[in-house]
Amino acid sequence: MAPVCVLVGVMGAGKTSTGLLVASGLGVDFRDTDSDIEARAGKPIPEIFVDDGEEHFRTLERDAVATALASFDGVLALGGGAILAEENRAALAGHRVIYLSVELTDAVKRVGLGTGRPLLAINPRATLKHLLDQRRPLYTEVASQTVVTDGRTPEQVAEEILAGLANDRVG
Ligand SMILES: Nc1ncnc2c1ncn2[C@@H]1O[C@H](COP(=O)(O)OP(=O)(O)O)[C@@H](O)[C@H]1O
Ligand SMILES: O=C(O)C1=C[C@@H](OP(=O)(O)O)[C@@H](O)[C@H](O)C1
Ligand SMILES: [Mg+2]
Repeated sequence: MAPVCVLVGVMGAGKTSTGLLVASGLGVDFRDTDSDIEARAGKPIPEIFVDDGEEHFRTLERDAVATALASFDGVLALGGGAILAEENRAALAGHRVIYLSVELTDAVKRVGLGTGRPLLAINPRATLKHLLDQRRPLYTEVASQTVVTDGRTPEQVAEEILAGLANDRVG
């Protein structure tokens, strides 16, 4: 069993919102490792960061990624930082990984004040710039396809992904 596709990209790329649309377009389930982590911890992500620290969050995230890749067959969205762990990058090999790319201007607009994203609680623009610079090569490394999302709606991005998936099934 393997996910139909796995969405990766920085915070604000649209993994969660676009992933839901792709899953609905395909008539399959949607899953987000952030929600799995919150369910397991019994609290929202900002509280996990405050109470237990980022390291603990990353441990829960590695478990969530491994479990979902092994047991879920719908559309899967990862948290933006899942890519940092070598273990997660290795686990993604052989999966259809779609990198939703977004540049700083649009990412900043989309995350707003960073509510719900503890890493963006202070100076979201500068933090996002740093994270984009650090992570872009890692997203590219694991991706089988890159979809540019700047200036496009989640519906337009989902359309492109759905067209690519349909094309692969025919071809
Ligand atoms: N392509 C897009 N264009 C405009 N806004 C978007 C787009 N994709 C997502 N958004 C908005 O940006 C915010 C973050 O999207 P989300 O799906 O949570 O991103 P991610 O899961 O990648 O962090 C949400 O408010 C969402 O509605
Ligand atoms: O980039 C990151 O390190 C994070 C991204 C978030 O998910 P989204 O990318 O879905 O916002 C969430 O996992 C957590 O706040 C940490
Ligand atoms: Mg998300």
